[in-house]
Amino acid sequence: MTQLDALVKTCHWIGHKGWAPATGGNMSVREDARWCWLSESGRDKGSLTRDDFLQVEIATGRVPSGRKPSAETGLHTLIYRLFPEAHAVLHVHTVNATVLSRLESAPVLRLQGYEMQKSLAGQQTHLDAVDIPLFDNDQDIDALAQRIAHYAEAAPLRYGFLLRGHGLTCWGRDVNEARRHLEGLEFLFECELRLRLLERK
Ligand SMILES: CSCCC(=O)C(=O)COP(=O)(O)O
Ligand SMILES: [Zn+2]
Repeated sequence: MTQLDALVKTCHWIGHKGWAPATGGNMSVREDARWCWLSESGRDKGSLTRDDFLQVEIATGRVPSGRKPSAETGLHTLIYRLFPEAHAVLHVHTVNATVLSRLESAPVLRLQGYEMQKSLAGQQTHLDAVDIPLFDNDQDIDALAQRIAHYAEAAPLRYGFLLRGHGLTCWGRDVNEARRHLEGLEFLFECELRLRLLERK
């Protein structure tokens, strides 16, 4: 199965989970150092086919087909530029990511004490802390991408980031790893959210 076929399957799975409601979310795979394939803007991401992915130049955002790729193209291409090892990017609008990102006012969401942290590449123990950066949402994607790039110059950016009141963007070395990171992070967000609600006085 090609990476694009694996991505299409993953999009259907995301749709089934209810993680891309009402055309929310966008997904991509890297083709090579120069190109990636990105979901077309405004589509129902749970029922995408191969034809709904547009070739986009990573350095420039140029789209040879002339069709309109995701409104968040600039975030996907930023990830491919920052991380040459990243080969798949998944952006979802889950309820847990949306609510938790509004509850947490700190610049990072710290995950610690969960066995499921080991779903994230390289994590060996629940004792370590995994920091997922949080960025304020912005309709200006170029400005948002600049803020994320600036953050990444000074602090580690691994697995993914949250956009406040918006959702999660995560990636991996291939579609399978990006999907595992998505499922793992989403599980961890739900645990964290439930814990915070239970601990509220
Ligand atoms: C109702 S979805 C709002 C836009 C968004 O955040 C998103 O993820 C989908 O945008 P796209 O252009 O990729 O369809
Ligand atoms: Zn979005």
